[in-house]
Amino acid sequence: MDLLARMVDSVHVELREHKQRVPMRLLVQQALANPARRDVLSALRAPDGVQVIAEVKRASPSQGALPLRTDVVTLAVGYQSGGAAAVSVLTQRQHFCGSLADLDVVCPAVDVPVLRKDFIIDEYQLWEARAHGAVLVLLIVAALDQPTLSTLVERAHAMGLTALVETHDADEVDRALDAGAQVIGVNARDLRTLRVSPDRFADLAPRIPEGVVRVAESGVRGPDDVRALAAAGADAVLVGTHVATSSDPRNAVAQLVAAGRRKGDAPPDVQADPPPRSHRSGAERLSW
Ligand SMILES: O=C(O)c1ccccc1NCC(=O)[C@H](O)[C@H](O)COP(=O)(O)O
Repeated sequence: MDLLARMVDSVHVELREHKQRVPMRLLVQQALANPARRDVLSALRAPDGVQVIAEVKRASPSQGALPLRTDVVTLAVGYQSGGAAAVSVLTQRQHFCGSLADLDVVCPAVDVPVLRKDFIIDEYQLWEARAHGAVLVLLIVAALDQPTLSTLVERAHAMGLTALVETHDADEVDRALDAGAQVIGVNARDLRTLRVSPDRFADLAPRIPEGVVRVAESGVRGPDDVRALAAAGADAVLVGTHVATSSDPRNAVAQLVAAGRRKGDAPPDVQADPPPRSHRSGAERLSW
């Protein structure tokens, strides 16, 4: 069994536990109490340049436990202060040491949209994402057959979530488009071998039509990588290890944002970290 199949297997186990703990009916009630955010697309395709989706990542199959220098809320707030357009939170337990508890603390602390990054194989997990405050969800083409992929894209959009549909080759890009994806990620990392191919986005981007948001995922190690991906047509980049392990995550994000800025636009305004959103008054809260 390859790594991807093993990761999906462990998700089946977690899913069974979650379904036993919180029945679907209750979960849907919790999810509907959370307003869904609908204009995520414009946040990911802003005219000022390549947008940065910065990831809260505790561990990975390729690197084991990552040496984070701070707690996940401070990390996410730092990403936002550095100019991240969205925050990604890995919630898979066995291979990434993540959890829905991370979503629970990160979502109220930031104003930008939050992505639930997991191996989503069942509509239940979409409701979970919304119930725990995420507005974006990851759907990995390689982990889903075509009818399931199409159904999950349709269900995600119907419940007010935006699906980031992840691909790694030309066939998967075509499958993502057939399934109705509005946001397509090209992951430079092969989830079966863990090999990272830096040119993967440039190779596949021409296959993704103009109206679809193009996200380059994985392997970004600094501003030069963002400049190369900008030149290849990325609307956004998803960056984990580089920012999560930085001694100054806010500045690491700010440098990536600056590298992705279109010529003629002002440099990013890097501010001091605001208090987590849950600690701010109602009037100070924005409306994600
Ligand atoms: O990160 C891994 O080793 C990994 C292995 C197998 C499946 C998924 C994996 N990571 C999930 C991600 O998609 C990345 O966390 C994300 O794209 C950021 O990647 P990076 O900037 O290279 O940390």
